This record gives sequence, structure tokens and C-alpha cells, in this order.
Amino acid sequence: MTSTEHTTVPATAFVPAPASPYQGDIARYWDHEARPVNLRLGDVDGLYHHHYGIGDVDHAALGDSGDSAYEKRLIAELHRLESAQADVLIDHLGSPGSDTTLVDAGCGRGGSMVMAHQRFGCRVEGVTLSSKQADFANRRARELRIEDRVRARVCNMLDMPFDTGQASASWNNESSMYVDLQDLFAEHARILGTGGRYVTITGCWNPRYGQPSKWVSQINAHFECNIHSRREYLRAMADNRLVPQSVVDLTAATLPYWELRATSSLVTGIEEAFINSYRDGSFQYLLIAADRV
Ligand SMILES: C[S@@+](CC[C@H](N)C(=O)[O-])C[C@H]1O[C@@H](n2cnc3c(N)ncnc32)[C@H](O)[C@@H]1O
Ligand SMILES: CC(C)=CCC/C(C)=C/COP(=O)(O)OP(=O)(O)O
Ligand SMILES: [Mg+2]
Repeated sequence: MTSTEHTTVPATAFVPAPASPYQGDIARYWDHEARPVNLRLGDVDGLYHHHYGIGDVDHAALGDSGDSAYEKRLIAELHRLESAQADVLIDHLGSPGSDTTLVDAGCGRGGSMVMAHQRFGCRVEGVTLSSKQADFANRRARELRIEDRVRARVCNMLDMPFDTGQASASWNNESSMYVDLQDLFAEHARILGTGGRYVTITGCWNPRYGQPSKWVSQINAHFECNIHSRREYLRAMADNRLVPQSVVDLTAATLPYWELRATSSLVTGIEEAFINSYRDGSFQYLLIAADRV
């Protein structure tokens, strides 16, 4: 084994105590999560996501809702849109070389990590509060024979086990609504070298609406999270040496995913809150790519 390869010590052999009672709640939430809308989509090609989709629905591929294989095609289409979302995030990571390390903060079951490794050939380190998720992600990495390059660990993204300046790029894909943004961006700024790239895709409430709408409050209650405003993101980045290079409003691009998902048998009950809050302007789906200066 070279010094750049990961060790074979099981990533979840030592699970640290949660940093707060809230983080304990979130760890338990994701340890027990097994919604078909996530597992059946991941089963399509082995990339398991816990984020939402973007892009237009391919109605030709979806076909007629009357035939018996429609549900299978619907699941494949929702999954394609979720992977398209991760592709757009990865597009904004720059061009990291194969000898660099990328960090996925709040990595879930690891779908985005695998995609980033497949794109760049680089090492990808993920952190999650959930030992079940880390075990799942590491099992997938072993099945793909990339366990020496892609690894998930159980730890707090506000206190990551990486050296100062170790990461060439880092990201949060729908995981920043579980933490204080000042603390989060201070930690990303620490692990990123100068010139490094940070990317987030997130749902945020729109300051132009005034305050979080009832739909945003419903999403918070559903996931036990705390959605921040767009203003908080930009302010906390500015305070922590992260300078936005692109801010992309993906709200219109995510609505077709939600409208399609709302027609499926895999609905979870949260679809109406997303659709209504995106439509009434109180909530936005945003990508922010920033340079670490
Ligand atoms: C909605 S999932 C997103 C998963 C993944 N980014 C994806 O796109 O599939 C949220 C993730 O954030 C993680 N998370 C929340 N708070 C965290 C914290 N303080 N430290 C590390 N991970 C955290 C959860 O464990 C979970 O894996
Ligand atoms: C955009 C916002 C506010 C996201 C909140 C974080 C979150 C729970 C994302 C999706 O996870 P999931 O894929 O497990 O959820 P679901 O089961 O609804 O697909
Ligand atoms: Mg999902």
C-alpha cells in the first residue's frame, strides 16, 4: 500500500460520541432511514443518493403510464434526474488531478463520492453522522473495487479529520441545513488550500419572501433540519474566505422532478411542500460554487 492509499481499518470501527444532542438525533434519523424512494432509485445502477433531481423529464423514455413497466421507467427517470444533479455539482469542482483529495461533507450513502471519483480518478473522503450510511458507502466502494480511493467515515463535518489545506475541493450536497453556516464554512476554509473550490447545492429560504414560509417550516419539521436563507449563505461565505464564483438558481430546473415524483407510488408526503414553496417563491434550490481565497 502506498502512503496515499486509505488504510483497511473499518471506517466505522470507532464511532465518536455525537458533538451535541441534536447531532445524536440526526445520526439516529439517518441510521433508521430506508425509504423506497431512495433505495429503489439507487438500485437502478448502484449509485445511492439522498438529494433531489434537476432537468427536464424525458417523456419519450418515460412512455405511457398505462403499461405494466411504467413504474420501473418512472423510477429510472427520477434516478436519472438525481444523478444529473450530482453531475452539475461535480461540473463546478474544477479539474482536480487524480492525486488530489476531495471531501464530501455529509456524504449520505456515497453516490456523489463515487461519481466524483469516476470523473477525476481522485481520492474522495466522505463524512456522515450515520454509521449505517458510512458502512453502506464503504460496502459499495468495495463492490466497485475503489475502496482504496473512496471512503466514508463517521464524523462531524464541523470538525473533520483532515489537515489544514489537505483538500483540493469540498462540497455539501443537501447537507448544510443541519449545521451552523459560520462554523461549516470556517471548517471548509480550513481544509481547503488557497485556490481550492467549494460547492454546495442546497435548498434555502428566499429573503425576498420575508421569513420562512409555512412550507419551509414543514420541510424543516419533516427532516429535523434548519433551512438557512440565501442571505446567510452568502454572508457566511464572505466571512470565511469563500468567494462565490457562480450562483445558479436551480429552482425552475428541479420542479419537473418534483412534479413527476408527486405522481409516483413512492411519494413520501413532502412533495406538496417543495412544489408549493418553489412556486410561491419562498424557497429556492441553489448551487453556489466558491473560490477559497
Ligand atoms: C440529505 S443527506 C445528503 C447526503 C448526500 N450529500 C447526498 O447527496 O446523497 C444529509 C447528510 O448530511 C449528514 N450530516 C448532517 N449533519 C452532519 C454533520 N454535522 N456532520 C456530518 N454529516 C452530517 C447526514 O448524516 C446525511 O448523510
Ligand atoms: C433541499 C432540502 C431542504 C433538503 C433537506 C435535506 C434532505 C433530507 C435531502 C434529501 O434526502 P432524501 O433523498 O433522503 O429525501 P427523500 O426521502 O425525500 O427523497
Ligand atoms: Mg431521496
